[in-house]
Amino acid sequence: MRVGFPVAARGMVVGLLGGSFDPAHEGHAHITREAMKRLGLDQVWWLVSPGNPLKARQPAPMADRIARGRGIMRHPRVKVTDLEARLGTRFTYETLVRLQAMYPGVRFVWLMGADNLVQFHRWDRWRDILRVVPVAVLARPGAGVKARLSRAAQAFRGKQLDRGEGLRGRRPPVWAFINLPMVDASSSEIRAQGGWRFGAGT
Ligand SMILES: Nc1ncnc2c1ncn2[C@@H]1O[C@H](COP(=O)(O)OP(=O)(O)OP(=O)(O)O)[C@@H](O)[C@H]1O
Ligand SMILES: O=C(O)c1ccc[n+]([C@@H]2O[C@H](COP(=O)([O-])O)[C@@H](O)[C@H]2O)c1
Repeated sequence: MRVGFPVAARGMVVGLLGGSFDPAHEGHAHITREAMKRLGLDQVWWLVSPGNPLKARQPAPMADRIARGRGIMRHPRVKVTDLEARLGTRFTYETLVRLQAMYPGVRFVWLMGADNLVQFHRWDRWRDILRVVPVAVLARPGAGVKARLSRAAQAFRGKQLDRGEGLRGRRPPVWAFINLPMVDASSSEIRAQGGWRFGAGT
């Protein structure tokens, strides 16, 4: 395995939570723990994005976002990574294909909050993402109804499971909406309140 890449054995199921994590907060940690438990994941890798292709705003430096993520998410089976920067990928489909090639025998599940399902049809090759990995959509305050009515939810309606439990063993396309107690936290709110300081020496 290449230096800087997490280790996963054949047969494992690894959840991938991509995000700007600018900054990481309790909402991220909460959905990670819940997804691990409810989907029976062996590990979760946070993919701290070099830059969301749909966001014009430049995020805080990667090292600061990773350090904050590791402070927030302390769990032996969760790895906070800069894999996309290492792979040189920014689009999720590309990242998934690269990881699947690098980790034969490991099954990946894409995790995202319900707000991301609402605009998922704007992502590069979004239909192909659903065709290469099972997708779990985690409830988020204010996004439930819009997510259920989203273009992606409608397009893949016939591929939705009632619950998350069966997701790990199914061949894509398959997805589930995971209802769970919600944590009302967001990075933009933390930034707006001036609660995110980063940079050397801060
Ligand atoms: N409180 C939350 N509940 C459920 N999912 C969440 C929550 N916060 C973030 N997520 C999900 O985690 C992933 C990464 O989120 P991201 O890093 O963009 O944080 P954010 O709080 O949504 O940021 P911003 O407010 O800047 O948009 C996304 O899939 C997002 O939907
Ligand atoms: O591949 C795409 O076109 C694409 C478009 C928008 C967002 N994403 C990914 O979605 C994840 C969540 O992004 P964010 O900024 O909402 O935290 C992160 O992994 C992004 O790279 C991916």
